[in-house]
Amino acid sequence: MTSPYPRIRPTGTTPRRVRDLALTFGLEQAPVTSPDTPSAGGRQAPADVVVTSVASDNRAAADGDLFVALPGAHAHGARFAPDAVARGARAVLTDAHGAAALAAGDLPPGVPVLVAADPRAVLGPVAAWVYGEPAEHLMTFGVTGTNGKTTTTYQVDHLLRALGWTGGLVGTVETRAGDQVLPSRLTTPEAADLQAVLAAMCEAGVHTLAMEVSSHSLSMHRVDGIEFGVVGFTNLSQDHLDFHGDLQAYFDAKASLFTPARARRGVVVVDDVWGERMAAAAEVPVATLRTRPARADEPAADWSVTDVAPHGTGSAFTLTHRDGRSLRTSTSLPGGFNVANAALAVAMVLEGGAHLEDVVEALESAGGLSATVPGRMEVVGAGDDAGEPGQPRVVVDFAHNTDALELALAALRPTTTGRLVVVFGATGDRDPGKRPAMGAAAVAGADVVVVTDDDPHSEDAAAVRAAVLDGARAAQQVAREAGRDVTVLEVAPRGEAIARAVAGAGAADTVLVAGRGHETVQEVAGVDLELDDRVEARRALQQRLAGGEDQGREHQERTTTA
Ligand SMILES: CC(=O)N[C@H]1[C@@H](OP(=O)(O)OP(=O)(O)OC[C@H]2O[C@@H](n3ccc(=O)[nH]c3=O)[C@H](O)[C@@H]2O)O[C@H](CO)[C@@H](O)[C@@H]1O[C@H](C)C(=O)N[C@@H](C)C(=O)N[C@H](CCC(=O)O)C(=O)O
Ligand SMILES: Nc1ncnc2c1ncn2[C@@H]1O[C@H](COP(=O)(O)OP(=O)(O)OP(=O)(O)O)[C@@H](O)[C@H]1O
Repeated sequence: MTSPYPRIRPTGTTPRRVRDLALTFGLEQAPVTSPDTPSAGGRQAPADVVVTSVASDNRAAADGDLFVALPGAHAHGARFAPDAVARGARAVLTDAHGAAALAAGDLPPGVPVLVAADPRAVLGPVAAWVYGEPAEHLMTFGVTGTNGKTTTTYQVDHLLRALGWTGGLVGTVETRAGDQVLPSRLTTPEAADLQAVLAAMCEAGVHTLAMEVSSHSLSMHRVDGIEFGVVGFTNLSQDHLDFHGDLQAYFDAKASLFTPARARRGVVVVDDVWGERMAAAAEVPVATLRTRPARADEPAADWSVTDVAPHGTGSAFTLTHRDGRSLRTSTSLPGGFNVANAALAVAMVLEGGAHLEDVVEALESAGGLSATVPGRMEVVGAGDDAGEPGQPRVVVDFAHNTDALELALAALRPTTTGRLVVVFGATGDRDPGKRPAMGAAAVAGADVVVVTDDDPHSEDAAAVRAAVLDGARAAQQVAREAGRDVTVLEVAPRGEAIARAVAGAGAADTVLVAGRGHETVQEVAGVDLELDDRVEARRALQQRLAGGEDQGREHQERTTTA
């Protein structure tokens, strides 16, 4: 990867006339008011200009682009238009402010500037048009919800591949388009990048798309221009309120995925009240899915999960439709929530039109839903194999909100014969309300709580830890009164916290390193530091092995009584 702003793009595209673009989307051409070119005649008529691709960030601009200059919270993209043009952009689309800024003659006269009232709102459809509506050539599956998007998306992709399709994937961890694989910057890319990825998928012979759709992306029009074949909703809990304001607005953003402009049909997990509301609010046909026993006052769901039983590292379960279709399969990932993710994935593929017999056969040959999801309940070993004798089980998970932390701990408790240790922190510059709640959740679910740093971003890391510790210490007191002794430690930096927790754990213990999952960069005071929890955990396990098996337990006992 050489570019600082790498993108997946198609290699061959059809030139589109800017004039046709303007006509199709009803866009005006900005008058030219540069002192050197006082009349519109100074700028080339759009009829002569063609574009083959779209960019909304100058750092990603390339020859033949339409550069879409968006107003943002930090800058107006118009500021970067001259650089985008220097990199090969042939035309600019922006709003009236952007056009006014560019009227000063910053662009060569041959570059047409088109104006839209809200360029973000047209970017998706415009990019889809330029790239030849690639989503229409793919079977598209979109997953939204607070937790479980990445995991469910991987399971959908896994099942589609087991069915013989060539799968493409877009999400928090990575983007996969044929042989091209790129780590992700955003969960759901900006529309210009997304449409380019879809076009590259079509070019690479990809048949299916499994994709995460974040609430930010829905509010910011990133998936406009895509009508998903099937969309899925996992769950909703407090998160991202710094962006959405309140839970209702957060819910409304997610609900907009279940409308005819964005999807043809959906599957909604109705385990919680938000799922029921989503099913009621949906403006497209949805099938409901319940993954826990129904209460007496609840109507039967379309799809139900029953007979959940331990199976290897995960669970086996039966998925049944009210019409009688039924299958039994398994997920290798631990925890009840992973049964929900797996069942949602299977139901989405079935609602997409796959035949039950084919799905049963595919799941049997694939050994169930056994996709490994990077940094999601990922068991890390000192070597290639996880779970060496004499070593604690170390699990790296992306749980970074209260609900996810509670569930991750609950998922690991039944298979932990010793103590459950958790290492985690809260993110700086994000929803401060969840910090004490996460501290309390950790104490409620674990025996040893090691509070450390997540991504402090621009905040004082010690102050973020202090807010988490407030919640943890209050809960510790409550636990003590109830006769449960929980150890609470503060250890920073994060690498040291992981090392201490692993060194201090006994062979029967589980150490959950929560919050950062697959991430490899930690932002501290505006500086990006390399940090991969899986690498730190592996190193700590190797050090334990080198230092002898009993060293950990002794160390933990010393720490615990300190
Ligand atoms: C709130 C939010 O999502 N903001 C995104 C938005 O920022 P913005 O509108 O304020 O844009 P800006 O930074 O002012 O820049 C304005 C325009 O100038 C362009 N620009 C800017 C700088 C430059 O050097 N060159 C350039 O061309 C930008 O690409 C943009 O088009 O557009 C930017 C350009 O794409 C994004 O980087 C930025 O993501 C921010 C940094 C971000 O972190 N977003 C997160 C919260 C997000 O979207 N997360 C969700 C997942 C959440 C979850 O479920 O966990 C996601 O889908 O990733
Ligand atoms: N269905 C679920 N319900 C609750 N928690 C879940 C569920 N699935 C996963 N989790 C927990 O949430 C964490 C994040 O999971 P995952 O990455 O699949 O979700 P996500 O929605 O993609 O998250 P994000 O939007 O933050 O990237 C996991 O590490 C796990 O602890």
